[in-house]
Amino acid sequence: MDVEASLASTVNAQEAFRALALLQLTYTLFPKSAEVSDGDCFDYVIVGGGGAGCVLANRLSEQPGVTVLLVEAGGDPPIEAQWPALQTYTLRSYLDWNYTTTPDPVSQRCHKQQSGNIVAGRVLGGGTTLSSLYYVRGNPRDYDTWADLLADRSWSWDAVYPYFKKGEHLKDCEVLSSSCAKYYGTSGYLGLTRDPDPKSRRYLNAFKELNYSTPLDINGCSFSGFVQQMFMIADGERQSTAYAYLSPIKDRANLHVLKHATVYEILFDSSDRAIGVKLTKDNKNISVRARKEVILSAGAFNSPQLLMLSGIGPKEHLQELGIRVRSDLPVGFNYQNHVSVFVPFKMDYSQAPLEPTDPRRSPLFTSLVGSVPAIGSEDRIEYENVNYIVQHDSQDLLQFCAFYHGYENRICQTLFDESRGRDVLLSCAVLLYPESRGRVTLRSADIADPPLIDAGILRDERDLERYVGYIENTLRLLNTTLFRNVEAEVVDLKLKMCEGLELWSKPYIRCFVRCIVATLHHYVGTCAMGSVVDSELRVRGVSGLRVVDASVMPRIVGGPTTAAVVMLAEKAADIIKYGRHINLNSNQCQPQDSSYHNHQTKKESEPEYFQNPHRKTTKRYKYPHHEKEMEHSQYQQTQKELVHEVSQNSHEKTKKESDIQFPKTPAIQDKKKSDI
Ligand SMILES: Cc1cc2nc3c(=O)[nH]c(=O)nc-3n(C[C@H](O)[C@H](O)[C@H](O)COP(=O)(O)OP(=O)(O)OC[C@H]3O[C@@H](n4cnc5c(N)ncnc54)[C@H](O)[C@@H]3O)c2cc1C
Repeated sequence: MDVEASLASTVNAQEAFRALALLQLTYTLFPKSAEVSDGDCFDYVIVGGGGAGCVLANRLSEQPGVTVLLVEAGGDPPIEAQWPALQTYTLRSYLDWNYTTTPDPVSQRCHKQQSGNIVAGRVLGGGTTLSSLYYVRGNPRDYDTWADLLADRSWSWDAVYPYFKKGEHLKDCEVLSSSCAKYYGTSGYLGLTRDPDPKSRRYLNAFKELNYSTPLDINGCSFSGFVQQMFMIADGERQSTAYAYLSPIKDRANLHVLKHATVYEILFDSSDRAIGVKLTKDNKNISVRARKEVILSAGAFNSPQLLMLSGIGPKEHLQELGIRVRSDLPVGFNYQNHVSVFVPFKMDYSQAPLEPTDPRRSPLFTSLVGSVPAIGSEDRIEYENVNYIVQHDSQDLLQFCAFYHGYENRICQTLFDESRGRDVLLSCAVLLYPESRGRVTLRSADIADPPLIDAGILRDERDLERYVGYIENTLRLLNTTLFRNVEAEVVDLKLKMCEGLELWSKPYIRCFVRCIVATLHHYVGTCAMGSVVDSELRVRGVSGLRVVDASVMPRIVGGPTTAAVVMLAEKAADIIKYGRHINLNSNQCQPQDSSYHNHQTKKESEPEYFQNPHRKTTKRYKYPHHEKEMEHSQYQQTQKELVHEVSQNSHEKTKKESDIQFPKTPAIQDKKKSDI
């Protein structure tokens, strides 16, 4: 198999799935599309039925008599989106906004395109319909950091933890019958299971040999170590938020879901109160009105785009495009994402026939994941290590390399050819807390023009230096019994840009990282709490408008982002319903404004998600340097000034902060001697 043939077969399969979608095989799973006319009025208008929007639509429409309109640019998730192992066929298809970054000479050197691919779901469920389905809440410190940045304890781990539980429906038998069960919710909407594969067990042992813990789970009873992954999969179905939160209520009369409709502007009255939106449906422009609130849940690219198109954003940028400024806010700044670098190990020799996998049980690759702690700390996570086990000579390897990540064909062909007859372990180091920041801006004042996305990958030198440690640490696997027994080797990708550098010396690793770094799809931060929205998610400087999606995260969390987005939306629904933050832990749910919620449902009685086994022990963590990161003045700078500042400071910062240490084994120490 060569790369071109693999790419062609992927695209052909996508076309076949597109034809199959005409049969609307999943039609009965989701709400019917609403009939909406110009001037129609609803209590809440939610823009975007993605990760957050579907959760909100469900929770807000739980209130009898409250009408909710959910407007989604895409349609129902088709079969290939429902079956977890078919994820590849959804990417860069009609289900994707197909955005790209601005040309990126730093991180696109070994990719086919100069601009990075940005996958973002244009379908009910948004990113959760295209995602790889790993369920990780992140680390308690992540939320305590939010609380510190916002000076608001209602976003601390202790306060958000019950909302994670509220969303969850753990269905994994082994975890349910263990002491970890109490850390999960069991009556929420989002079904969670694992698919433990015996193949991954021996890899866990290899990590154990390197002194990492291998707990049953890292979402509660432990937050670090290597585990067989928890997935948002249950009963053979992808648990996108569309499937999990909308299917069970698809006939609810007060919820109206308008599909294939794109919002292009927020409507305001003369006192800057959001009163509705303008949207395009079937080539017709109509306006719909919101009696109570407009809520943007259009994701980390389109929520800032819509705000800016409606006059809310950085003054200079809006004025350049002739947009009247309603509120001068740092919209689009603070863009963050996780990036990943894979190290390919060739493992067992094998000629066994390829084993087919059940496409409904788990994602394509068997995987195990580790939250790797910083040295000397059990709970401060340094990076994530996702390991994919790929069968020998499988086309999946080419798909991962050439289609999913878009590396040059030459690199992918080398990976395939050099590992012929061997199973492969792709060990991906994920930078969880990048220092680099990007920015989302408008290309023009026309909604039809995709936003400009400057991803900023590795812009801050500290990120590159951290990666050197992560890769050195990954190479330690070669010293384990398993890797020795199977004569494991790292596949030499024969990278042209690294020619002449000694393999796995520090200069080589730096070069390797610059070449192989790839974007993940955990986009956050562009309408951050504390700068664009307040801690109740209201857009500053106007009224009647909130943002509820990944864009409001002030700082990215230490894991893939769906769990945090669902938590955010669950919590936002309560803030909106009750008029303010409520403390689930103490079960005080008094509505602030009773006229606003006359028909409020009765006070809930001690639901299971109130119980917080962490409460007595949770510490308040401090990350002093992040306060600086969030200073409003930073957001006021132009992008140019920001880049200038970073490049001026980076050298000095690198010296100060690159002292992350990892335990070293003799093999790696030997390599160190040869460093330049
Ligand atoms: C390929 C991929 C893999 C991922 N893997 C994982 C994973 O393994 N685990 C994990 O936890 N997370 C994963 N994620 C991340 C996760 O999916 C996102 O964090 C989550 O979906 C973000 O939710 P959101 O509501 O902020 O935005 P989105 O889910 O992107 O939702 C935004 C919605 O708004 C709609 N919309 C946008 N603009 C308009 C408009 N103008 N009018 C009407 N509708 C509009 C979009 O079509 C979309 O449906 C992955 C994401 C991708 C893309």
